[in-house]
Amino acid sequence: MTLRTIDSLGPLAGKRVVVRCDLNVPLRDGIITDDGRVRASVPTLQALVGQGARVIVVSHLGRPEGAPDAKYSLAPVAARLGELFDAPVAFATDTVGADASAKVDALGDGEALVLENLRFNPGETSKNEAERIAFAGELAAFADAVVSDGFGVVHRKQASVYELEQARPSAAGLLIDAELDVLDRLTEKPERPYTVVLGGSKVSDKLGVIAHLLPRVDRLLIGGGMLFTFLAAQGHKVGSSLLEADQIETVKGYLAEAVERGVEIVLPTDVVVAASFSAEAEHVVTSAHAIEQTPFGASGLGLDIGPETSATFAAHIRDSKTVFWNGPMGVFELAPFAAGTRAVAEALTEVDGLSVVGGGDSAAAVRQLGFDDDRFGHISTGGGASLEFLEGKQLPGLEVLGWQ
Ligand SMILES: Nc1ncnc2c1ncn2[C@@H]1O[C@H](COP(=O)(O)OP(=O)(O)OP(=O)(O)O)[C@@H](O)[C@H]1O
Ligand SMILES: O=C(O)[C@H](O)COP(=O)(O)O
Repeated sequence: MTLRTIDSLGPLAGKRVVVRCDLNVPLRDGIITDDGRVRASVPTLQALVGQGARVIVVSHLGRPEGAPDAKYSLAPVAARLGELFDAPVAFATDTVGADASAKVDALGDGEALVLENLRFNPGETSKNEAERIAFAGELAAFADAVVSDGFGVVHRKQASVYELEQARPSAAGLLIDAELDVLDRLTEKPERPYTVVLGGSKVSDKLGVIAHLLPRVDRLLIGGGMLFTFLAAQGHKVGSSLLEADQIETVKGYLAEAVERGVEIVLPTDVVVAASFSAEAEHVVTSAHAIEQTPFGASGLGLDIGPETSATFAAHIRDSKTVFWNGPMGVFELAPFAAGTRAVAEALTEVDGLSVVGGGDSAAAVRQLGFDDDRFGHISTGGGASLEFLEGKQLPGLEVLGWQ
C-alpha cells in the first residue's frame, strides 16, 4: 500500500490541520546552527496555508524529560519559520494548555501557529499506550485533520507520530513522500557495491541497525562515537572515548557474522585523541590500537578518525555505486576534529552513482563544512529513521499512514 496523500483529506480551507513536523534542529546558545529541517518542512506548510487551512505545527526538539525546559524551546524555530514563510507564524508557550487553546481559537484561515515542544509533555514519549492515547487526544482536540510530515521521527512510536494519526483523518505530507521516493531506491535493488557509513553519537540506537544491514550491504565503514565499541570488541583499549560496554558482545557477533556473509566491516586504523573535549585541547593522531599510549593515557578521548582512515574510507566510498551515510565521523562542531567528516563528505560528492546523507547532525555537518546540498544525491532529514527504513523495518509513523 502507498501513503495516504493530503488530497485524500478533501478540501481543507477553513479546517484546523495539525501538522507533525520534525523541527529538531541543532541549536547553540539559542541560535539555530542548521535550519535544514525547518526549510524541509516549508513546502507542506505552505501548501496547506495556500489552501486556506488553519495550520497548527507540532514538533519535538531534543530530548527533554517530559517537562518544560527552556533550552529545548521551539521559540527560535517558530521565529525562523516566520522568516521562511509568506504568512504570519504565531507561537504558543505551551503544547496543549491555555495559551495553545487560545491561539488555536484565534487562528484565521491561511495562518500558521507553532505549539511548544511536544516532549515537554510526558504523554508524548510515554511507554504506556493509554498515556500516549490521552495526550494524542488532547492534540486531536485542536484538529479536524492531521498531516504527518516529520520524516526524522517516523521510527518512534510516540503520541504525535502514531496515536494522533489514528485519532483524526490523517495523511502524509510532501516531505515524507519525497524522502520515501529516494530511500525506496536504496532498498529496492541498490546498485553495487553498496556501502553504508555509520558514525555519530547515538551509539546504542544505531548499533542495533547493523544486524539488519549486514544481509543488505557490501561494506560498512564505522567511524564517529561507535567505532570505540568495535575497537573494544577486538580487545583494544579506548581510553575515555565514547563506549557502550554492554554492547561489546553484540558487536563481536556482528564482526563474526560479517565474515560469514562476506561483508566488509572497515574499522579505523588511526584516530585523533585529545586531552579533553574542547577545541583548544591538546591532541595527537595515534594508531587505533594504541589509544591509551598517548601522553593522555587512559583519559585520552577519541574525537575523530585519523588521516589514514579518512583516505581508506574515501577510497571505499568513491569505489561504490550506492552510498548511504549517517552520523559524523568525529566531533565536527570543534574545528580540530572535523577533518574525518570533511573527507567522507568530499568522497560522497564524487560517487558515480547514488549518494545519500541522512540525519540532522550529518546534514548540519556537511552544510557547516561548506558543501552545497546539490553536491549529494539526496540529503535526508532522517538519521535513525532512514537507517531503520533501510533495514526494511515497518515503521510506526509510516504504518499509520498506510505504508506497507
Ligand atoms: N568520537 C566521538 N565522540 C563523541 N561524539 C561524537 C564522536 N563522533 C561524532 N560525535 C558526535 O555525534 C553527533 C551526531 O550524532 P547523531 O547520532 O545524533 O547523528 P545524526 O546525523 O544527527 O543522526 P540523527 O538524525 O539520528 O540524530 C555530533 O554532535 C558529533 O559531535
Ligand atoms: O534527530 C532525530 O533523529 C529525530 O529528530 C528523532 O529524534 P530522537 O532520536 O530524539 O527521537
